[in-house]
Amino acid sequence: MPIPASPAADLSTRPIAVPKVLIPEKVSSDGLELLRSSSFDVHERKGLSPDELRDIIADYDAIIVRSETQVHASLIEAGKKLKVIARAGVGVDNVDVTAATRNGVLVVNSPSGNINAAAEHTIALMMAVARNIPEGYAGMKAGKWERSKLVGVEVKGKTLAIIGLGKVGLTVARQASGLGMRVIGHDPFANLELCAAANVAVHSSLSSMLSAADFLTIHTPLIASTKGMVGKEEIKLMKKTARVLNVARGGTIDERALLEALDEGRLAGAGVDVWTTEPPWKSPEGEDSVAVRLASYPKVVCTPHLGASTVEAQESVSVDVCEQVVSILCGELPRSAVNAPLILPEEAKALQPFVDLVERMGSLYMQYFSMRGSSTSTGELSNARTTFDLTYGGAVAQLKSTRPLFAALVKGLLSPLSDPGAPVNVNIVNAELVTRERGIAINEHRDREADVREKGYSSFVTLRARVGRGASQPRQGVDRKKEREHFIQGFVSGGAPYISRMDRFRTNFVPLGTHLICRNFDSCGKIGFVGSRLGEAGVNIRFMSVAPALGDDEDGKGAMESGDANNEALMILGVDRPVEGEVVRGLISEKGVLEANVVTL
Ligand SMILES: NC(=O)C1=CN([C@@H]2O[C@H](COP(=O)(O)OP(=O)(O)OC[C@H]3O[C@@H](n4cnc5c(N)ncnc54)[C@H](O)[C@@H]3O)[C@@H](O)[C@H]2O)C=CC1
Ligand SMILES: O=C(O)C(=O)COP(=O)(O)O
Repeated sequence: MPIPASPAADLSTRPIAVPKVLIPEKVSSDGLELLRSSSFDVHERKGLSPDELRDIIADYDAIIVRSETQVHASLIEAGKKLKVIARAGVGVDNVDVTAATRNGVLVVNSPSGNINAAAEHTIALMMAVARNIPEGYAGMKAGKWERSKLVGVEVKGKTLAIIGLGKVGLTVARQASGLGMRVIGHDPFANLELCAAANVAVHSSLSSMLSAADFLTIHTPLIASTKGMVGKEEIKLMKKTARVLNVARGGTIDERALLEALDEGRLAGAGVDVWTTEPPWKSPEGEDSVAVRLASYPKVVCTPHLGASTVEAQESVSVDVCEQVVSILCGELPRSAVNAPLILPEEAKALQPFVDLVERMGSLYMQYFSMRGSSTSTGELSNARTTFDLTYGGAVAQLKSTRPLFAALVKGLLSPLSDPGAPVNVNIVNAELVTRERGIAINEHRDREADVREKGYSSFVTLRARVGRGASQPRQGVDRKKEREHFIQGFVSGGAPYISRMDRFRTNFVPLGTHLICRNFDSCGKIGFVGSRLGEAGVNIRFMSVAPALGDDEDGKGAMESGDANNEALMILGVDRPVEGEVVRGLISEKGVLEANVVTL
């Protein structure tokens, strides 16, 4: 989920840009209407070359593709504004999902919109292969009446072997059962209950199944483990009378092995919808390619990737992905993300105010505790010596997924950084990867039993940072006093985030906008002193919160790094503009404050 803009950004006067969506392929208008009725700028640009696409992608917030557009890493990297890549269909093998994840771009698809179309096309190819329909058709068009040459076989009573018992595979199984076929299948991850309900006898090994097949059909995605999974050796195990179907992806069946087997009479026929290169003559070998020879081979019934090409399927996938594009560009969560966890809409709604809170807590930590006094623009994070413990207390601890809160912390920690390597777009898609790459250790904890009755709010979040050598795993003999700990605690009330504690100081302020945070002796005259200095500098105070130190009996033990005197307080002032360094330095004096810092949240 792209973490929505912070309230600070919402308050800005910048005009809100209309999201732009690029559609470089034919996508049904039913979904596109949804984009237009959401006032998005929809550009249908068919026939662009890869270079042309790369040249214009920087303007777009979303791209919707089918199987023809190759969404490579270079295209994703050029898409600086890209938030979502939507695949109007199932297979995402034409999308570099790893590159999308690295860049924080969501990939969504339509997992079931074209399942029936693909299954029916498989059955159609099976029937066409079994009954020689294309040859009969071509002969008659050419004025021939060939009957004895085109005697076919029936499918009733025959065995259909299915590799890949997922959505398409099981739909084919049910349809084939209706034709009176015996169905067997292989899938290491099969749901055995669903298979039993579809009358599929599941084989634990592929080879044990192949010898029994009269028809073999593949319905797996194209991934490393399925590439070439039916090759020379597998075909050797099959009957000479068997026929093979591929409506999944070119390359799952080795095209050369298939062509040779047909040519040598080791298989009786094939129905092929999908090709290693589409169209086959676009491969580097052109007209001489194996795929072209396979497509033109007489015993092969071929179609140009038509599995999903029905009016119904195209309407369904288009609406499915366009609805998700609308949600994502409006800051909500998708329902079929390929590279992000699924979060129920009601959970997402409950989490949203805490996402905002945690992001601000992370940014406050970096600006106030980590970067102040640090010589680097990355604060102490660059030393990879900080371990963060994020504890959810009360109702928020009951929510199933806290991934958006984890992502919000990473975003908050990194957003104040100015190092060139800082990721531009941190969100639920890439937060974990970013922490791994930058060596940031974050542990999440749930305090379901937390007693919040007294507090006046139902949930709270605590961020504890341990800084210093051995912070993540204190080593024996390491002087723990050399480690520092910092605490920030916050809660949500009326949908707004509040900070309730900073180290040993109990406070209560909304972390929004520019703040001047002063640490001073808790004695008379300090407020007046700071107020008058800011007034002289023309800085208006929006609010002020004076935070006394917690007593040792008030959970304040060990929480304080900034001096151990109980007679200190934090003064947090919300100001209407940045405070000049000279003014800040002028506040620090014997009768004034001990320390003053400006943070922008
Ligand atoms: N020709 C066309 O127009 C269409 C083609 N497709 C293709 O069909 C594929 C399957 O689609 P769905 O059934 O919706 O996907 P799915 O994810 O529901 O099912 C795929 C199944 O393959 C299984 N599988 C993965 N690796 C395997 C292996 N090594 N051996 C055996 N089984 C394995 C998985 O466990 C899963 O059950 C898609 O990935 C897509 O490439 C889908 C729709 C239309
Ligand atoms: O959904 C799929 O996986 C398909 O292969 C359909 O491809 P298409 O959208 O028709 O180019």
